[in-house]
Amino acid sequence: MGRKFFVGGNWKCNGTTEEVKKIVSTLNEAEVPSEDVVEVVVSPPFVFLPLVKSLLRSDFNVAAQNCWVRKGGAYTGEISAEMLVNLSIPWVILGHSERRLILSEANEFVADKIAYALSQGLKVIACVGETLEQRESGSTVEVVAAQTKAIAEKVSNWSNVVLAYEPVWAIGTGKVATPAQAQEVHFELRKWLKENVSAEVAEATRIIYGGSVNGANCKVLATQPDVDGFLVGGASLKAEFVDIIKSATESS
Ligand SMILES: O=C(CO)COP(=O)(O)O
Repeated sequence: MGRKFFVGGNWKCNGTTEEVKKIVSTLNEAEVPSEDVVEVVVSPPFVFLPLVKSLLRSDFNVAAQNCWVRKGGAYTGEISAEMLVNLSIPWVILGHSERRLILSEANEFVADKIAYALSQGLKVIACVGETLEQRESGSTVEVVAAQTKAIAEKVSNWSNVVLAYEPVWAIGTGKVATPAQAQEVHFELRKWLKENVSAEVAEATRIIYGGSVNGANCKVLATQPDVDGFLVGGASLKAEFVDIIKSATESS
């Protein structure tokens, strides 16, 4: 069976209660391909998770944007994986570049978070991606391979992992990777998984693209053979997110 197309909406640190309700009602009214064709997961800030979960249509799911690296306890300001499980939040985004770069989350720390979240039964959207400087110096594949290797050293079961390739230079910049650029890195990531994890994991793991995806550029990106969906930032707060979900039907 092929890999089911996956569209995630990362709302980042945005929204008021009113705005959140409006986005959810737009999603609830949208006509999109069935959940056999596309898996849709939206990721509001922690404080809105219960509200979104209670209002959102049942064929879409929710994700947290982060969680603590170990069991909860005396970690002021953190949210544990156990709490997400307790609230029936099925997914969590880990290793987003905004956390790696602004909050200095290292490869190993991200990998520990991923392993712990999986051990608690959460599904993980694990993010990797290079900076502009790294791309320009020709080290893109080396950087994303090192980020993936750190994960593979701590994770043996990949069935609840979606890998998100998000080049930092494309995030929030309007500079989307070309379909060929995205395909090339996704191909390399899948090859890395095949050579270092297993052929089965490489074949089954969804590798999604993030970075300035919008209603206009999603269709051609979706046709790339190793692009299995998207992680969308800015456009996930707008009605065009529905068009991005619909691009699942372009997938080859
Ligand atoms: O970081 C992203 C999703 O996690 C991408 O953000 P933009 O779609 O706003 O570029």
